[in-house]
Amino acid sequence: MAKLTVEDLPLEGKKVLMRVDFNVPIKDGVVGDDNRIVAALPTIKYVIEHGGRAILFSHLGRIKKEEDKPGLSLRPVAERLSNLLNKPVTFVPVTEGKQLEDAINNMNNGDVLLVQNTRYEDVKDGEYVKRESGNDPELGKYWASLGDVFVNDAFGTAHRKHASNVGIATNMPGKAAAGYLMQKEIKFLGDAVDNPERPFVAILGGAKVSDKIGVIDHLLDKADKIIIGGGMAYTFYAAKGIKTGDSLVEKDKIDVAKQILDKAGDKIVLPIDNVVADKFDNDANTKVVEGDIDDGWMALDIGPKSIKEFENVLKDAKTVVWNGPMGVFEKPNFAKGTLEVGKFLGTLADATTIVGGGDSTAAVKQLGVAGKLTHISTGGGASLTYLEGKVLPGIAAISEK
Ligand SMILES: Nc1ncnc2c1ncn2[C@@H]1O[C@H](COP(=O)(O)OP(=O)(O)O)[C@@H](O)[C@H]1O
Ligand SMILES: O=C(OP(=O)(O)O)[C@H](O)COP(=O)(O)O
Ligand SMILES: [Mg+2]
Repeated sequence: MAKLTVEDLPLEGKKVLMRVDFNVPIKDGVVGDDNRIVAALPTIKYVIEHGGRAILFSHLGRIKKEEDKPGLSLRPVAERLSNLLNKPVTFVPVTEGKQLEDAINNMNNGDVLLVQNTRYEDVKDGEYVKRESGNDPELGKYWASLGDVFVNDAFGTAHRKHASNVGIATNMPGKAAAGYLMQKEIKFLGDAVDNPERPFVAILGGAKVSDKIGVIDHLLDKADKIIIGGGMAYTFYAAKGIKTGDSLVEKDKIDVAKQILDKAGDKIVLPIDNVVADKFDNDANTKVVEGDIDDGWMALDIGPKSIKEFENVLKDAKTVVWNGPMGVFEKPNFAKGTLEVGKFLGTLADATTIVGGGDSTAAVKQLGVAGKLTHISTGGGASLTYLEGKVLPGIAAISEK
């Protein structure tokens, strides 16, 4: 990268603004998988060991209304970070104003401070104003004014053009650098996918259908096969006229799915059967059905025939990139599809196997299959966007050397 890196910046005594991706699963106020926090430690430690005052920014989840805020506070993340660093982390429960400014002014060299979820700025006085997600120029400018230099280590957010990554960077010309995680991810993904060994198979799942469906169109030119499972599959079912019952379907993306299927020929592989449930609950009644899903039932995992079919497509692959779980793996009764696909990838000894995404990574770790994979990337949408050959705005905004 011909970009400035954290090692190029003056750090001693400086207020070092850092964008990290701490968008981690939180359950009952406790951090679940902490892979993304652990992945940011090398850069945070480098900054504080060199006398910097680390002021961390991250988003958590998506905030569209006032009521979303309490459950998406970063406080539990500050606690976990403090344990991992083995030192206190000051948590500031607001994203702007005197309380934040005073806390920053009270820092000593080597201190660490975490600012509240940047997406709190998306809702003001009950209005969905998207100040963070819409990259409000005033917000980026304000946050930039709080520090001396900026380090962006949030690879998982690099496909977003938000105030806390692009906004801060553009307001700190010549002083915005990449952290170690950012550099590592780009190097690894570049090596693996710029000239992938073939067959190259992509696996897409998860729940961010409208976000990620567009990527599939571009991947058709790159990949030899594209396996689609998880919540992503049922919009394609709808496009094929297969009944979807109460499964996750993004109605305004059915036409996009149709166009993709028309273009794809036999490149796209969809689930043959699914585990359907009568409610979104681990204790729901379930059954395995092929094809049509009746009203009152929702597909929450792929079925055994789909698993076999996917394995059949994967067995000769030399490069596999996987983003998005095959089912609602957080609920044990719907984790099998994700587990089996992960286990099978682990058996592909001469293939490069890459899993990306906050949730996919949590899934393979939780299910104990991460160790056999070549690379675990902290970015799902980010690695897919990179794979498309697109410039990631978060990286583009970092200063040139
Ligand atoms: N069939 C399904 N129906 C609803 N949600 C699903 C389904 N399959 C997977 N999911 C959900 O998708 C989420 C992860 O999606 P996403 O954020 O796109 O993946 P990643 O974080 O790996 O990039 C998980 O919370 C999982 O429960
Ligand atoms: O979790 C993330 O992406 P991922 O689910 O694709 O891995 C990133 O933190 C980006 O979050 P966003 O998709 O709400 O902007
Ligand atoms: Mg996710």
